[in-house]
Amino acid sequence: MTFELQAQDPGSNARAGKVTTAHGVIETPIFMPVGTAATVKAVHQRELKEDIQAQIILGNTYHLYLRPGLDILEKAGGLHKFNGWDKPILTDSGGYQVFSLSGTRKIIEEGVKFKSHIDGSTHLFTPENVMDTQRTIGADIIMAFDECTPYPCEYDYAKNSMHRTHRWLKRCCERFDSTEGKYGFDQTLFPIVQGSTFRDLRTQSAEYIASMNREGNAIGGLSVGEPAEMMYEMTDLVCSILPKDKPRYLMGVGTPANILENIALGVDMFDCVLPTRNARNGMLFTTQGIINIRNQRWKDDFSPIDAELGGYTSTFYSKAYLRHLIHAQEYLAGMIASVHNLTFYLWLVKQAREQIKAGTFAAWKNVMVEKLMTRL
Ligand SMILES: CNc1nc2cc(C(N)=O)ccc2[nH]1
Repeated sequence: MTFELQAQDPGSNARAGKVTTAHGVIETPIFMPVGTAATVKAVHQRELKEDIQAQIILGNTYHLYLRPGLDILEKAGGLHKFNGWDKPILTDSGGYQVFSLSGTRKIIEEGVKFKSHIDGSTHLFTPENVMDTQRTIGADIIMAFDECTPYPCEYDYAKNSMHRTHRWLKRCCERFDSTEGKYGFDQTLFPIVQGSTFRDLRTQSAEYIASMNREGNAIGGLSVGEPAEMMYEMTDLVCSILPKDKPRYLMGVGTPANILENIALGVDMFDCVLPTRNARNGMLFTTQGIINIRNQRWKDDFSPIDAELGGYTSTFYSKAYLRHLIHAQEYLAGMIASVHNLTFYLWLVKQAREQIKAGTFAAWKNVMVEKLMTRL
């Protein structure tokens, strides 16, 4: 995997770049739709590629390991073959899901013991076996095994957890660097900066992660309930330490405003379930602001969902029709709203990239953030 820095905004730390992987090129800043269990929920691969113009999607190691399981994924020739997505894929390591999904879990030096949220069976994730698992899934970019500390978090817990995450990272690198991809293409491992909301720990973690000299770096432990200002302060600090010539991935972020603010701080890659999860309950992000389509006011508004955004789904269907589908709990509701929201997210980061290349991002961002927060 390579990263080419293509432009830097004169009025901020925003940059435009190009990540090249075995399954194709990613133009940054980029938003990565979350494809949890081998699918971006309710969205066809064709829609992802042609309508949404997604360039890379996520898979979750925790979910894929439990279902369909590694034997099926290996027999299929990896996740790309299994779900038919032939562009880049990034998988997280499962650490976050174990903490957020599994009822019971126990952290030990070896790794994390947990019970499946599906059938209650007991499992142990270790740095070594999640590397092997991600080798089998076959994602182009795989994430180190880490602990995403909760918010708020005691200083001593955050410190001890960070040091354990650093020890786990060393084990991930040793395992990853001594194994090969299973399907004939290269994969790359990103380490993850932790340290919760403590400046000294974040500095220590960013310096350690940078010293590993991997092909890209991730910022974890944020978007876990901390105030946005705290997220921005930690991201700003970490981006000032991580090398400029490597892509920076801020995990689990975020709202459109969060994304633009973090692009200004120097982040290149984002993922979040917000566009698809909120779509299913009728919250639409549009070029004019935020719409809760369930609201009475859209009952007889036959204008397109978002005429400015373009694309089949956002212009062919009306607000009134989508409101009806949502209230009727029709499958098509989630499908239309998900494609629309993802089209908006990819449109937004593409606009940001163009503004950065034109050198006008900083001023544009401030206007856009205001507009995006408007509730219609
Ligand atoms: C939705 N927020 C979020 N924060 C995250 C942090 C991590 C992490 N590994 O620290 C992973 C996924 C995350 N998702």
